[in-house]
Amino acid sequence: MEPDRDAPPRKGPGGRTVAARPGAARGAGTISSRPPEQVAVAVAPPEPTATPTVAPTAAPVAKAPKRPKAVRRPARVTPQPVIASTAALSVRNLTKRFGNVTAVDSVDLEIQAGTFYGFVGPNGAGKTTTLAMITGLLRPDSGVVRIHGADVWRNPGVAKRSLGVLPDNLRLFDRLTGAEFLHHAGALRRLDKETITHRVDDLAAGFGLRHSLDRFISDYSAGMMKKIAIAAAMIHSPRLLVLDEPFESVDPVSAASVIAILKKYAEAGGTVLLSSHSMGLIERTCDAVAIIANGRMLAAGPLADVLDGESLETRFVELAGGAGAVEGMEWLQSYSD
Ligand SMILES: Nc1ncnc2c1ncn2[C@@H]1O[C@H](COP(=O)(O)OP(=O)(O)OP(=O)(O)O)[C@@H](O)[C@H]1O
Repeated sequence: MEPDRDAPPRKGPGGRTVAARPGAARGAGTISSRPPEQVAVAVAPPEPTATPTVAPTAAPVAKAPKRPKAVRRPARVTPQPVIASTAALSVRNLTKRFGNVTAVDSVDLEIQAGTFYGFVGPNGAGKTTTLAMITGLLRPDSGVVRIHGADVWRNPGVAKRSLGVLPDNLRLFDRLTGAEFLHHAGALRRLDKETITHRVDDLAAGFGLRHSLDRFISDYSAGMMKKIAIAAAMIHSPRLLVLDEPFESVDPVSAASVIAILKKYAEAGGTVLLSSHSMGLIERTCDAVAIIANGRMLAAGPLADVLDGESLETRFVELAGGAGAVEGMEWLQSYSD
């Protein structure tokens, strides 16, 4: 695919990532107001300095006596650590507006490889919009997304090679059987037939779909569709998996086996970013979490730092706001018949 040159990155004002809990003192570097810059800075060797051009003076100058040669001490060099870039995902200043609704507002996010990252927020917070922009499905108004260093919107071919996606409301080819669907997903990723067959077998076993592989996807339950879609997203063994609500409609036993697969994948260096409304699941499963509301990132970082001793649900409510008011609904206490 041709690089997209229509989406010039715009650097906006400094991002803010955390709304600090009122009165809560935080340790340094727990949740930064801006994710640390961890992209490797290639320290180029200094250019050889050109001999300075000396402007000719009007009158000849008497030659100064030669000074004794100073003993050259080695220049004092501040060691520059070469930081290897391990950022699986780097999001800077991502913004998307729909008319006068700012769905995503200057979002920054940095995720290191091997992290199991949860993304939570109330309905309409901007999770799906953010994930769609991260995965190249929705063009941002501004901002930069890099997957293992490759710009998703300028270099989509490279960026998407290392990406597996479960988008929101994915429509599957439901006139295919489960096996055909997975084979198709593998073929799209240019895997050879033998590799695909082997992986389909493994994925079907892992996701509990072995006995459903020969059935049409149109006959699958919602949870089974979710599982086969996650399996398809993983078939090419991507470096980064972005899953929008992967556990919606998935029963707890199946969810546990999917989580076990994802954990193993993350332990081996893969990176998972998933959105969910299940605070318990995120708290039990993820190493790090981001909380978004009204398009703004309210907190992002290692789970323990974001939680600050509270449960995720409590932190979520503190940061994103409490439940809606129930006053004025007295009519619900009488019945229409
Ligand atoms: N295509 C669209 N056109 C207009 N507005 C949109 C569109 N997509 C999203 N929005 C708006 O952007 C905001 C963020 O929506 P988004 O779907 O990203 O939220 P979400 O956090 O994923 O919500 P949920 O948890 O309910 O799925 C909402 O106000 C929504 O109405």
